[in-house]
Amino acid sequence: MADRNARSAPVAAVRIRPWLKNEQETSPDLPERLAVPPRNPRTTVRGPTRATAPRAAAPTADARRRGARAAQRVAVAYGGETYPAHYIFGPQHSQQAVYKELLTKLIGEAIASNASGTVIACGPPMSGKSHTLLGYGSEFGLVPHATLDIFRAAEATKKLKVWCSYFELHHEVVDLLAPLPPTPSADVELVELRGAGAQVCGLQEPLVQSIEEVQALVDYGNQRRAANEKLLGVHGNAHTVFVFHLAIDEDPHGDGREPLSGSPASPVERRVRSKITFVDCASSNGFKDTSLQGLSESLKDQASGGVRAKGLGKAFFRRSLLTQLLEDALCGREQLVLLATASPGGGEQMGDYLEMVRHLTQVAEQEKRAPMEGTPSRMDCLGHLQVEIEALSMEGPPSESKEARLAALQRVLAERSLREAPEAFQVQQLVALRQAQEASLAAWGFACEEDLAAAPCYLLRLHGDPMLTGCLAYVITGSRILGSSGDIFLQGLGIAPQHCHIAEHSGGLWLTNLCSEPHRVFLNGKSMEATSPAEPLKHGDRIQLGCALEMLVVMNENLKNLDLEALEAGDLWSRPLDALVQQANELLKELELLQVSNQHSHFEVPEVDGGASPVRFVRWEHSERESGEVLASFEVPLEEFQSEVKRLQELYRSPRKSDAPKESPDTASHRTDTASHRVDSTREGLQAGRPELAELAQVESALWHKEKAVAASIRRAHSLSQCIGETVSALQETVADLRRGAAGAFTPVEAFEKLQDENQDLKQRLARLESHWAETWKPSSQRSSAAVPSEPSTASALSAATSVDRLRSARPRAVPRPSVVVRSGRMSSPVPTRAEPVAGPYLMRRTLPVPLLRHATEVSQLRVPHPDADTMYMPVQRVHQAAGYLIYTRPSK
Ligand SMILES: Nc1ncnc2c1ncn2[C@@H]1O[C@H](COP(=O)(O)OP(=O)(O)OP(=O)(O)O)[C@@H](O)[C@H]1O
Repeated sequence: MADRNARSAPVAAVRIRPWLKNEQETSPDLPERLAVPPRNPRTTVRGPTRATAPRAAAPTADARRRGARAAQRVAVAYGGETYPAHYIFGPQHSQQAVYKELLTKLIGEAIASNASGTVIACGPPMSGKSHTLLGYGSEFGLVPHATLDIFRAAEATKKLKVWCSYFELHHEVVDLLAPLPPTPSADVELVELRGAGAQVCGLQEPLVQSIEEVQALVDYGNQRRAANEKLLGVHGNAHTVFVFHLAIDEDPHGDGREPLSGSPASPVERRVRSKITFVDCASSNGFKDTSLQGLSESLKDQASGGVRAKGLGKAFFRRSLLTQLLEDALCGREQLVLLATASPGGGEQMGDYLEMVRHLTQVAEQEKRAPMEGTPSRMDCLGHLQVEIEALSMEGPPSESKEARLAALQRVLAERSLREAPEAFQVQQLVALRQAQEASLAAWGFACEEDLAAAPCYLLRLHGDPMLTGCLAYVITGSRILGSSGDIFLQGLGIAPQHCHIAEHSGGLWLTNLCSEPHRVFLNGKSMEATSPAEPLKHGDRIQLGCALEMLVVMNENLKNLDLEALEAGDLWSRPLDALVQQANELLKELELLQVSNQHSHFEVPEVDGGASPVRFVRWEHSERESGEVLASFEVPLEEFQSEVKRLQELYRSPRKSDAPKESPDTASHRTDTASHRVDSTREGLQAGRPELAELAQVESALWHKEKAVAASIRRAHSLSQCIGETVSALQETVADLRRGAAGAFTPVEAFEKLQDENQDLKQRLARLESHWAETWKPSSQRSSAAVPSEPSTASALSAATSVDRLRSARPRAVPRPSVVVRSGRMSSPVPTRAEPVAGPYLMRRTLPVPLLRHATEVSQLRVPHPDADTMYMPVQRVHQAAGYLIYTRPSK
């Protein structure tokens, strides 16, 4: 058996994917920004960059002992910098090659000993994280390869037991294996453990006995992700985590008897020994997200000796759920494999991801020089938990916090003990879970595999994320109403209670629009009016509903012609420009509602030469909501506007626990029979001007707005709690600094002065948060009309906000409210609508996401109005973004 304390050095890798077909088609001459520099004395090209040569240089004896890989490095060049890594995989490297190099050892150790491991895939959007971890089609990723190896070992030993869990993590944990709401599921919470990383309690964590069972669970998890497509909040913000727990059954009597269910004396001793965690990091918010920031800072800290982590202990990891969960890996108690994925063109914040890789190579380097004794996590020792529970219950008088901690620990103990239950009992539990999952999918109107095989035609849901596209389908038989209160339950921005009607007759399917608002139903990119006659549907037709739901019509006999990959580009852009602009404005409005801002952005189609020449850009205006004063105006080229709409769509998709169809499947099937009758009667009712229908619509719309307001409050509460958490961490850091001061790192006088400074700063931050809090929770009627400052959500944003505040207060009061038209410099003709000269630095609230600001950050292209002449423009001196603000400094005259 392998050494109990065996732990390999961390591994940092970069994977550069090939150009995608649509990238090559739309811009054939995109520059390759990531390059592997030629060999130089400092870097050794090894691993898959020389796939045919398994080892570039013989590893040292020490390196061999410690896992060999840390000793050798390659480097990737990006943006004028060189970043070291242990492996660089290029477009030519298969999934298998990546698995073989990165994970065979980690998986082998997890099976054979108590060495746990964590694999983190991070990188900009569309860089290949999900492709690498899960894989698409026959391109199996790291998780399927690991599953294969684990079950091979289980087959060979007959003693290895495997449990798995699959969940999403952001401000909260969403169990992807739990049945869809409204089926009640256990409360999920993160419990901190002494000597180990936090454990997620309340998750479904079934015992799995075959690869097919794992596959079915992952498929269900992905369906669940695709189903929660409410257009409120932020999609793509959550990290997806898949975990294997491994245990070995040891039979002290050697007779292999299974214990009876509930029998206290188990002849088989089951030891849960290791876990393998795969994390697909969210990329949509990049390093604006505290969890990625926390990850990066933890790696940086480890690279400089782990001073902060040691000084602050658990508090250091409390900045996000992700860092709490990954504490073991970040502290070196588990092997960590970090894989930064990239497109050949790099992508947003690629340098920051490569920086994390660099830090991890430094950690590995340190371990090579001074090998640490393995300190395996205590995650799996029930004994430790029992000891802690006993000690705690005897300690001091009862208190609320003590009771809460005891309850949490007992919950962990109970969940872990469940894994020791007899196998037959656990198998039954998995069967029950699968049944509940399927029932919940059916309640939402989704079809299962057997339904699809038998159905003559169905609708396949398409999704912006290739991992989720096509994993949900609706079978169409008879007559169906689609909508938020239809026979087929749909949710999302712009979806009406009864949105459209699909009926099967004369051997085909027919689509009728029931929604009275324009541009809500599109068939193959063509808008259908409420008065349009029913349209016949054929195989491969695409239906777009509301703002972001898209479906594909599939006739089963043509199934073999279905190529989802080819469909991915979508024909959303074949919509008329004004429909797309309307959709973008609706999405922006929703975003602003969530931000509770008194500023307003919208797009409009400019009039160019009275319509003689084609429109090549869309105008984006940012204005004060009440006065209508224009604060900024950008000209956005059409292609960028289209990708912005797509991005906005994705930004707004988010799971909400309460979303669920309001009716049981039984009621729904009754309703199906009367569906066409209801469509007719609804129409008739409206035509006859029946007041109760109008009233119902009003109530529904009021409810919808209430729901949005509640969602807005929840999101604000989240961001506030994050800020408060960060302020507390800052305080803890100060205390740790003081402790270090006491230990001689700096003199007590220096420490005292430092504390005073920090204290001042913290007091100001807390005062700001308190007033913000008070303002937020005032009833809206009492809220002042002034802009509610949107609190930045990260520590660095907090300090940036302080500088913004300083700038704000430095602005002379007499200066009129700034108003400026910023031009990208790309367009030549249109003249800005309004420009007022202002002096000094001024601020502009940023409500649009980063891509649109790309023009503005190219300082050389920026022009602001000349102070003396409206028609003249001059370059700005300096522009930077901080805490959600764009800050310009104007040149002196
Ligand atoms: N190594 C690769 N070889 C071929 N195709 C790849 C590779 N990596 C990624 N792709 C393709 O790139 C696209 C984006 O990949 P993927 O969905 O994995 O990105 P992602 O980083 O997970 O995106 P997001 O952050 O938006 O979830 C997919 O179509 C995928 O098939």
